Amino acid sequence: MEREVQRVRQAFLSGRSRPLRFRLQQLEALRRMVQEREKDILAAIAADLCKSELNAYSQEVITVLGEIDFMLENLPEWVTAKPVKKNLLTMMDEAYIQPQPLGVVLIIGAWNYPFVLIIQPLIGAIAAGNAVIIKPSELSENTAKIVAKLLPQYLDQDLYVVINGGVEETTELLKQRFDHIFYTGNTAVGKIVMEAAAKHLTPVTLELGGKSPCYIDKDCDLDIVCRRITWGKYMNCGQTCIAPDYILCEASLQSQIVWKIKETVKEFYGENIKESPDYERIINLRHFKRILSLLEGQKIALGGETDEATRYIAPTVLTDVDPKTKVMQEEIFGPVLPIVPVKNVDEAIDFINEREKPLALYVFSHNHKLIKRMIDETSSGGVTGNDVIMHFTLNSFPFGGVGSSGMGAYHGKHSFDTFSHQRPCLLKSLKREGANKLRYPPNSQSKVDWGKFFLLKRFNKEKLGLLLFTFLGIVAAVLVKKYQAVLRRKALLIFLVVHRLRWSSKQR
Ligand SMILES: NC(=O)c1ccc[n+]([C@@H]2O[C@H](COP(=O)([O-])OP(=O)(O)OC[C@H]3O[C@@H](n4cnc5c(N)ncnc54)[C@H](O)[C@@H]3O)[C@@H](O)[C@H]2O)c1
Ligand SMILES: CC(C)=CCC/C(C)=C/CC/C(C)=C/C=O
Repeated sequence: MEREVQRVRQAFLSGRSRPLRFRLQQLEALRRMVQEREKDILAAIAADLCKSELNAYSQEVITVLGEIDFMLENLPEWVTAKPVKKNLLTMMDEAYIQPQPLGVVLIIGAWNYPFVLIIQPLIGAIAAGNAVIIKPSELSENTAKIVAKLLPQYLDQDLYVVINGGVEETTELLKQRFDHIFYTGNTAVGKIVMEAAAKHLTPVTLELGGKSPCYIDKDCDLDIVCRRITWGKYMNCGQTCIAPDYILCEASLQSQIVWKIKETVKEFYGENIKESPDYERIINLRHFKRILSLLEGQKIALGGETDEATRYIAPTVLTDVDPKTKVMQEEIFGPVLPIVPVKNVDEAIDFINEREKPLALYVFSHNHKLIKRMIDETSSGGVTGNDVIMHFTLNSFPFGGVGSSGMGAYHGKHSFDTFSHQRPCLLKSLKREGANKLRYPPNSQSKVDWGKFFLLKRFNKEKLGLLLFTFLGIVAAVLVKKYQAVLRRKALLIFLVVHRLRWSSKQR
């Protein structure tokens, strides 16, 4: 492992990952890989998650292709050094911020969207000029294998390396020194990753999970609300980090919500859900049993049917859920949707604030002010009002958690920034030593006063304009005084010429 990381570091130190042209070439090669080997990639995802190829394409491949195109379009501007505002002391110098790669980045992926969760951060890391080691989740082994096979066929083999393995390999990998670790997965392992990173003072991005609440106000269109929630909750069989985890609403809304979700489930997946190509399965038996244990003692208002042999759990809704029960103590990460009755929006806000900060928050209402209030008075990684999941699709948004749902963010420019060091560069001249003498010892009151003037004096635009105007006025006055005699002679000459011309035209 150590040798492998060393090999990648040597490749980074060669400097070839840095030029813009190289980064663009690698991103184009990655796009070619996705396009040319689409069938293999979709087949692997399908095998891992019992997912239709159409769903795998729309949930994972589209996101990846969109992200690559966005990077290719914007990277030339992002890599360019940006000049910054200067103070009076640095007025004559060159001051700019130069984004630079961090070095060797480790990307650890999760199994639930096994392709996009490693390739999207990889795109950001390449764009920023880094070398990368990718550790896909061992639970989605088909995708892990295909990525390990394809990447070396398209990308620089020494700079971008896939290492497959389970907990043992990841533990070994985490002992090595990296310049950034980007981890996606559960919060408990997130802590292990952060602890390992701390040994080398390595910065981390942690894309974790949590219980994302969904508040439904009584002033809303329940048909549409339930259709959107059904889509976001049961997509990928509930195994989505930003799926609505539970619903908060007034008790009287529960029966209508259950009825409407039931109707939508029928519309989406048909009478026989098991036969639907759009309904996935639970990743493994451990998670299947974990989710079943969450149903114990609950009022099942919809679904509840299970099949251990195929790890099938029907779209399920629980009503009148007691917040103290197990289903409300951990992230569900399965197709089970508890409804917890609350009296009103105040109680919903308190409920959310009494718990860990979630990765996403959803609020449905016709009342825009209520939505704004919910946003202002709570905290979460991201928010979508009157829909679910959709904030994930906007790559102008930073995607990430807050508090126990994670730290740092990515997507689009945010990925580029995550994998870059924003290096401040100040280039001075070895001349103009006079002004610099102010800061050299021995110190004096007058030097301090000058220092205060240079560093603390704030000039707004009007003041600067006035100053410039006064300065130009003084220069003009000095020039007039100096060239007074010449100017007087020139004026007399002009006067005579003009008069002469007017006189001769009158004569004619
Ligand atoms: N924020 C996001 O973008 C996002 C995306 C997907 C999943 N998630 C969260 O991830 C969780 C589900 O993923 P998961 O954790 O089950 O995925 P997982 O089991 O695939 O684990 C994630 C990664 O951690 C590694 N790992 C596991 N145990 C380890 C250990 N002891 N030491 C070192 N590495 C270890 C695995 O090899 C894997 O690569 C959910 O909580 C979900 O909300 C978050
Ligand atoms: C809008 C469409 C069709 C797809 C969104 C895909 C999606 C939900 C991806 C989730 C990726 C992610 C961060 C998963 C976390 O578990």
